[in-house]
Amino acid sequence: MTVIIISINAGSSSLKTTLFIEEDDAAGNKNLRRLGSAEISAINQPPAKLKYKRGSYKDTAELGQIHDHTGAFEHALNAFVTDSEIPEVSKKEDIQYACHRVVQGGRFREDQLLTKETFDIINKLSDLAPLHNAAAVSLMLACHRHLPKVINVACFDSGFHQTMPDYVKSYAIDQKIAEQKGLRKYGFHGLSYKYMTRRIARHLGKPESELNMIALHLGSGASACAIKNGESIDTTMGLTPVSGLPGGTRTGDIDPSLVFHYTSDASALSPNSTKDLHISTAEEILNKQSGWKALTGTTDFSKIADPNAPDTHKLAFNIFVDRVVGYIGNYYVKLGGNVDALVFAGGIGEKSVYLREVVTQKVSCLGFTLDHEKNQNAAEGGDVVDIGSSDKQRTLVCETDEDYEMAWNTAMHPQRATSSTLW
Ligand SMILES: Nc1ncnc2c1ncn2[C@@H]1O[C@H](COP(=O)(O)OP(=O)(O)O)[C@@H](O)[C@H]1O
Ligand SMILES: CC(=O)OP(=O)(O)O
Ligand SMILES: [Mg+2]
Repeated sequence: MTVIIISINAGSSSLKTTLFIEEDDAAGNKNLRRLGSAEISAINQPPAKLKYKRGSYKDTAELGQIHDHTGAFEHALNAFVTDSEIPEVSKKEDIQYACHRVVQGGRFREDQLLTKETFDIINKLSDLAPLHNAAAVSLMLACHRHLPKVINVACFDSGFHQTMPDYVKSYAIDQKIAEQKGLRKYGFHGLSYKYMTRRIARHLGKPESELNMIALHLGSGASACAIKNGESIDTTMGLTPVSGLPGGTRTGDIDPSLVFHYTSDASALSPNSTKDLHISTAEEILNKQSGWKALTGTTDFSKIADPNAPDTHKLAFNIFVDRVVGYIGNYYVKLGGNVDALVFAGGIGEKSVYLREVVTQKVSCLGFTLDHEKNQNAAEGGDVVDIGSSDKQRTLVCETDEDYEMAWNTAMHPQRATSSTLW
């Protein structure tokens, strides 16, 4: 039987969806082949923009009529179903599984088949992550409406970090209140780190359980992770994705008191709140009105990572490099200096030759190396590329893939044959 999986990856202002088909290779091993993908960005700042890909075919369009994640999902689904070059999916009923990226998964470690009970738990977690989980919840409801027979799987970005020790997960606050309200470090980008761990272990010819690395997922949301024996022992994001490294519109680490000096309305509801989604003015400032956008006026890091950029952009670049190398040093110590690889991933990590050059130069005192030609040509190299000149402590670029990770976990899910509709 043909198995079709759709990966649904809701960002705070974008939606990425990818269709995969499960196949067996010549040796009888399970394989996933990408049939097509649709990425809709700027959902909250119309007109939304579509990038559609199928094999070597690419299309872009402006979608003036789309204002929310549900509308974006309906558009993507319709594009796949009506694309005659994807004959495997000619009607919605051809899709058997939908996997959803859920940023804040609370106590969940492993991916879950979605039932009414798990849906309610994820919905409640929206209080802790209003900017991320609410979109995922709306897309689960959209799947329930448009693909009622599909088996839904929730894939948690926080799950990979459950292995962090208690003293890393805990903040120095009253532990009774912390326990009551779930106030601790969760960490995110876990789907990406899980994917990288598997891919890098294979690349280095090591079992995952022996792999030690410092991984950098540098996208419009950016984080770093210390991975020891294949497991997360620390990461830079915390209770929410705002802490750690700065991002396109996020502050990253700041003195927590700063926001009360920045505005006298910190706890007032932001005008962007809705009946179901409550965002404070403080959350709005820290998550949406800061980062590269506040410093430079653009969230396009290719304009910032440029040696000839204006001074405002240089300040943003230097802030980013400073925080990134600070965490590399921190994690090098936490790994006891036993590091197989420093790995660059995410839109910035994979594409910015200049950022990799400056960061690697600054951490060369820890033994990391860079071959300038390999760094320059990394984009042509495939999904994991060596850009260093040392065999002992490698410098790598990894093309990470959260959508594949979700579909792979769904393909391998032990209970996925169980019939499970939402309700
Ligand atoms: N050539 C480039 N140089 C530097 N940054 C880039 C380049 N191309 C894309 N980026 C940046 O990558 C980021 C998006 O990364 P990505 O991982 O795709 O994002 P998201 O967090 O939305 O999943 C944006 O900040 C974008 O400006
Ligand atoms: C967790 C997170 O910050 O995700 P993204 O980088 O997709 O915004
Ligand atoms: Mg991302």
